[in-house]
Amino acid sequence: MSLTDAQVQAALAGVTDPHTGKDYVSNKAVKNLKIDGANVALDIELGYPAKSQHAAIRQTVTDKLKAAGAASVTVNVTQKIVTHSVQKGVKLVGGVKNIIAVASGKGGVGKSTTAVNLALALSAEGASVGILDADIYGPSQPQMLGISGQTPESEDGNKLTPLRAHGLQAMSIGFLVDVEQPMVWRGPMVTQALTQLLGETNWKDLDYLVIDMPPGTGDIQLTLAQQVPVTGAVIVTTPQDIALLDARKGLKMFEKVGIPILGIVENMSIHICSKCGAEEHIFGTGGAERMSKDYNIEVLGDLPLDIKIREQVDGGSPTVVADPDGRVAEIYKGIARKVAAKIAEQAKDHSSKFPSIVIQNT
Ligand SMILES: Nc1ncnc2c1ncn2[C@@H]1O[C@H](COP(=O)(O)OP(=O)(O)OP(=O)(O)O)[C@@H](O)[C@H]1O
Repeated sequence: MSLTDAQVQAALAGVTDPHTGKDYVSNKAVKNLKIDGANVALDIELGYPAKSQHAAIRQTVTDKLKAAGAASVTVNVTQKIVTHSVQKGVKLVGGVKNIIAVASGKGGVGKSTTAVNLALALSAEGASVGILDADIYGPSQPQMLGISGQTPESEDGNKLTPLRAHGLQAMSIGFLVDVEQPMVWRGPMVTQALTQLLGETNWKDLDYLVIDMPPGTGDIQLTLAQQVPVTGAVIVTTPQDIALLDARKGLKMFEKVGIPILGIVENMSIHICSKCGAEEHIFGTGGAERMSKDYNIEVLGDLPLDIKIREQVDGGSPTVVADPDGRVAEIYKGIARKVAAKIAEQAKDHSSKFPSIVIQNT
């Protein structure tokens, strides 16, 4: 039996992408389709990294086409990550396609831990990723990446070369200042130093740059949110934080400057007993869920309060690299795929394609 193009398209229109919720035909993910009698070959091109899911996607598409009558099916899963639009009037950063801001309403909720594991999870899923530690009050990325004490250098005498750690390009305000010295910086100095650090780092071909933002929702955070070209923001909360409404202030801040919120990560939501493995919701349940309903924002994932997360990240080897096949790494990778797929669904950036207008005096 031979298959027609219409039969193949109809079968593929019946396969829903688990991360975008759209089918592969309307998503324009089907590329290089070749039908030879009952033999079908095609590429599924994803707009986000999902290496861990490629085998499952190949299987689902193969099963669907075989059910439609294909004798043999060859599916190749590829990815194409492009630049998406940012707030109006803000210039993009060279070498960086998309910026993800990781923020929190207050300090100590696990924002930096989430930022570094999210960056590593995006990288594990096949993206080229960088991390910028903008947490001026407590730059913790050098320690979390196991590269504290190193100093970035400049190869071209102009821009700084980011340091490398676990496959990430990394830059931190902590590489440039003594973290032991208390920094009493005024707001404008902080934002100027950070925007400079962002623009004067030689980022190389990054699909995503994750920014670990300073905690809170004050003037510094607001100015940063206005000046940095952010594709989308992730808000980290704990169940107590939700009760204190700090996280809601974080949501409002990004809304105000027109940055899309990709979702909420609820950290330390369940306590897992290190002796017996029992799970307990010590701070209650459903807070993030309630907030997501009130604001129509997705809960991207819940991380347990787990001593291993703390030991691994504080020891310079965050969970996604220390225990890449474990349950917690799985949760971070799921969050990373959701974040990237949400970005892929946003409007693409066309600014570089606009012709420049030259006004000539005659
Ligand atoms: N899910 C978790 N389970 C156990 N410990 C955690 C978890 N998440 C973070 N921690 C630990 O909590 C401490 C604070 O985390 P982190 O530095 O990421 O928070 P933060 O919100 O970035 O804080 P700050 O605002 O001070 O920068 C760290 O020691 C970290 O290892």
